[in-house]
Amino acid sequence: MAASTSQHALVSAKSLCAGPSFETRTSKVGFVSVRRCCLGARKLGLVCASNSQSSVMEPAQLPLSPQSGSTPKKSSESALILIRHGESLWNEKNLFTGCVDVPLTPKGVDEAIEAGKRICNIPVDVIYTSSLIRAQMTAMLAMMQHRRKKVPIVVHSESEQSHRWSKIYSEETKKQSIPVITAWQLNERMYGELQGLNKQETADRFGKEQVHEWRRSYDIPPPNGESLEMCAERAVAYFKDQIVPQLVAGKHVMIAAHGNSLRSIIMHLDKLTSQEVISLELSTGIPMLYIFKEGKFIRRGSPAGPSEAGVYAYTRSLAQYRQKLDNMFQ
Ligand SMILES: O=C(O)[C@H](O)COP(=O)(O)O
Repeated sequence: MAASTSQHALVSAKSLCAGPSFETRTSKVGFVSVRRCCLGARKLGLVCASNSQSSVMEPAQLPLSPQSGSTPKKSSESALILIRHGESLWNEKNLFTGCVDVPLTPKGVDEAIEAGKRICNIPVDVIYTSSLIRAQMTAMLAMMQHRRKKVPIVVHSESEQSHRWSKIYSEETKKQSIPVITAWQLNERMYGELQGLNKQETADRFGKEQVHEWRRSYDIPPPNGESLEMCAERAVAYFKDQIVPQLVAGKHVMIAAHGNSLRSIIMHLDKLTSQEVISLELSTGIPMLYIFKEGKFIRRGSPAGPSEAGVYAYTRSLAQYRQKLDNMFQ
């Protein structure tokens, strides 16, 4: 089932994005998706809310937002990479995690490194992660693999002092940095009184159907927790207010987050219904690429590793970027 639905996703992507370098891949695709998984063309509101983080962005020289006076590159396209964090210590123990801040396992570390190899030829100008360490570890480990070798630097916004104390005084060093912005809005959905409970034991106690409803229904929250709908409200609002302006400005964005915060963003990008999102499952550590062009999101599938035969859904400008890296580093 995974292979066939994934194939569906990529075949759909092909019909939207056919180009000379597109090749469908049926393996290693982390998104076990739904019937209508590739309706990625959606016009987003391009009138962007004011960017409350503009001062926070300054130390690591964040890309300018449209509000700050930069001219959006109208004809350009931007890459948007989504990665669910690698396996965490509580994933391994089959515990409900939610907003509990648990680190990666060694396997999760490997998954993050593997994810990094898969995106090592795709440009990244700014990284967004949740405020949880498993997403941040994933983002950092993945970026260690990037061929451009820019340094990901966490932007600290806790206080005016942390902003001031993390200032970088070299323009050249700033150019070789990638700002990493952490946002609680991208956190995993809060699992309420299930956090820390074993998933299997909870199913044995409350019944499989009840637990499935808590885990996968759209609008039924677990006891004192967030439903997917509630999680989507804050994650998608953040995406529209803070991340879309970067894409509009021509910046390439990576988001490292969680199963449910990413499911809600994908629901928005692919225009999935609340019924369809129920069967959307994301694997840990598998990146998924979208292209943002002319106000639309186009799903391009999951990038292949550099040593794997064949090319994935490169667009012309991504192929040019890869060529530039080849020229720089060979
Ligand atoms: O929070 C958790 O336990 C997991 O990251 C996601 O769990 P789920 O697959 O039950 O939504």
